[in-house]
Amino acid sequence: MTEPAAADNPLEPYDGILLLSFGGPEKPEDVLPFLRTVTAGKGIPDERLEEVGEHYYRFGGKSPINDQNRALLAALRTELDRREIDTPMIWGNRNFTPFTIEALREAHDKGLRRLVTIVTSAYSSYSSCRQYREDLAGAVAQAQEEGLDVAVEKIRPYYNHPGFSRVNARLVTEAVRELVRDGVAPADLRLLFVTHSIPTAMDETSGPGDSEGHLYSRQHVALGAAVTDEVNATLDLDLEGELVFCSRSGPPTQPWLEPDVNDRLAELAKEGVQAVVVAPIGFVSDHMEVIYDLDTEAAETAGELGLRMVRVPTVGTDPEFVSGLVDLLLERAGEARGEDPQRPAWPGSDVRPSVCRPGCCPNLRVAKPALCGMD
Ligand SMILES: CC1=C(CCC(=O)O)c2cc3nc(cc4[nH]c(cc5[nH]c(cc1n2)c(C)c5CCC(=O)O)c(CCC(=O)O)c4C)C(CCC(=O)O)=C3C
Ligand SMILES: [Fe+2]
Repeated sequence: MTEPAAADNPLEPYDGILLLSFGGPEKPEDVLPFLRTVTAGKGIPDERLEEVGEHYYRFGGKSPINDQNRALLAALRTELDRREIDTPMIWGNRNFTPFTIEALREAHDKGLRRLVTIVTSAYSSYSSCRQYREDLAGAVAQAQEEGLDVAVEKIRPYYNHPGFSRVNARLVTEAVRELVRDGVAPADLRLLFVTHSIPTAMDETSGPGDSEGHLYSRQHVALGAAVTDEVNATLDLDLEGELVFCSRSGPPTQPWLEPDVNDRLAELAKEGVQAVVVAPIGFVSDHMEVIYDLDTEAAETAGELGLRMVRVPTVGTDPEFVSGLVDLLLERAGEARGEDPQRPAWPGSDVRPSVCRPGCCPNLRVAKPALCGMD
């Protein structure tokens, strides 16, 4: 009798999947320690920290982000099972427990030695990509000191992967269709794509040594334009879309990306716009920046201006998004095996490498080691 063939692993050479996220507080006592971790050494004024603390206290001191990641893990498990991929998953955060180092200990405990990472951020920049890579470098070094050998790689920035871009296009289309069905004249309607503001210096240097920078804003503009085209083609409209920003912090003297969503709402109201569809394409779940900065603050601004505002959901656990993430894991595994897998992307958009180029999205404060790159 022959032995049954060892179950083959479509994610070979990876034996584990790491979901890496931002993290957020679970209860009021967590809020200040969380904020201190996020802002350590970054010169965020105290008034801004107190203000942001209030956003969390308004929601009972609990961010929705951790539960959203638990839901994403469950949805990914379902999709992996459907494809008969039994690779274990672990979860770690940059700013709250389970921290990345705790995730690596758990992985090692489970016998996992080479992980492929999904970061819950789709774009290139220091904040949305390299800072996670630095966090991984720190955690892997710490694990090594503890005698735990775990290697970590990651999937490419996926802002233009169909699993992300098509779901965003569908969600915006649905929101517009509903408003128009409700009697809003398309000529009075604007699309606002929203993302997290970052310092302009961080935007200028986002991108690898191989591009002219501004990759963070250019990727958002490109996705916003692609979504606008798709909405217009599907509904036979001629809507205009533009990129705006939320969640600015830092000292007022430091320039950050503008316009702020609230300022732009005021200008649009003045121009006679009646309704806005606000699509947070910069985020993958409805976490605090969405439920406070958009659903609370921007919604209040719109109300005062007499503007009708509809907020589009983020991709969350949409099955097409989740399936796209599994496709990205398989693509990365193919690359790791030295194959040349397909790298699907929104037509005409720039596919980023999954191994970042030297000097990509640099840390402008201190030079720190980062994993998943050539430097
Ligand atoms: C690009 C970007 C993303 C998107 C990519 C990604 O998802 O990673 C993002 C996500 C998030 N940002 C979050 C929270 C915070 N961000 C802060 C501060 C900052 N964010 C920045 C950028 C980004 N942030 C920057 C340049 C700063 C200045 C300080 C610094 O250089 O680091 C601060 C400090 C207080 C304040 O100033 O607001 C907080 C509390 C949460 C958790 C939400 C929840 O709890 O539900 C999430 C998902
Ligand atoms: Fe942030």
